Amino acid sequence: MKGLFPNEVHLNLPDSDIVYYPDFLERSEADSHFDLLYKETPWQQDHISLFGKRYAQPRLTALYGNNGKPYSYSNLVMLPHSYTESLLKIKNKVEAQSGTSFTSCLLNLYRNGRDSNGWHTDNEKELGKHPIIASVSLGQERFFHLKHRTDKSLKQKLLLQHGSLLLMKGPTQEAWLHQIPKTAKPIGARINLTFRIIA
Ligand SMILES: O=C(O)CCC(=O)C(=O)O
Ligand SMILES: [Fe+2]
Repeated sequence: MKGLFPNEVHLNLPDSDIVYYPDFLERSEADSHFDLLYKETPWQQDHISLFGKRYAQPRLTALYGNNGKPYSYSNLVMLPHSYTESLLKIKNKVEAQSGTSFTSCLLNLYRNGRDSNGWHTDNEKELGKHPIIASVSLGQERFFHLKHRTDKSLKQKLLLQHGSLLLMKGPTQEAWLHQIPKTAKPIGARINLTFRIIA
């Protein structure tokens, strides 16, 4: 299907289906969503356990959903809040663009360059095989890194801009890892929303 938005970039990496829409949201719309979500979201600090040690996650999170289903990853179980007006507006737009209905949305707040999201893949059981993940970025632009799991020569860097949408589907989560690396630069806050189908 041809997108509704003229500017769409197909990454064309092997074993993946990744499309980037740099100007998915208008500037003013993206600005107001950022301000509202920053203020109204009940941001939580979670901890993950690695080899028996407890670490604060290097970012704040919140889960929203329309089916009450929890989301579990890294020994952590998140329970969903009910969608707010502003999240539903974004959700409707993402669904129109992707032709997909999502149940859940995981929000990440990267407060500054020390906040990050380490190498991982979104392959949790409750997402099913070949999950579609729609990722909206607001605020400070940050680099998104991709690396192939088996062919070490395959990597990609992408700057995720304010108001952009990144769609990952097909075998992407099976074959690729992704991360948001830390940066030493003094930078502002970024909010990321990943819409998912949690069965
Ligand atoms: O912040 C991002 O762009 C990526 C977030 C992510 O990979 C995740 O929450 O699984
Ligand atoms: Fe992810």
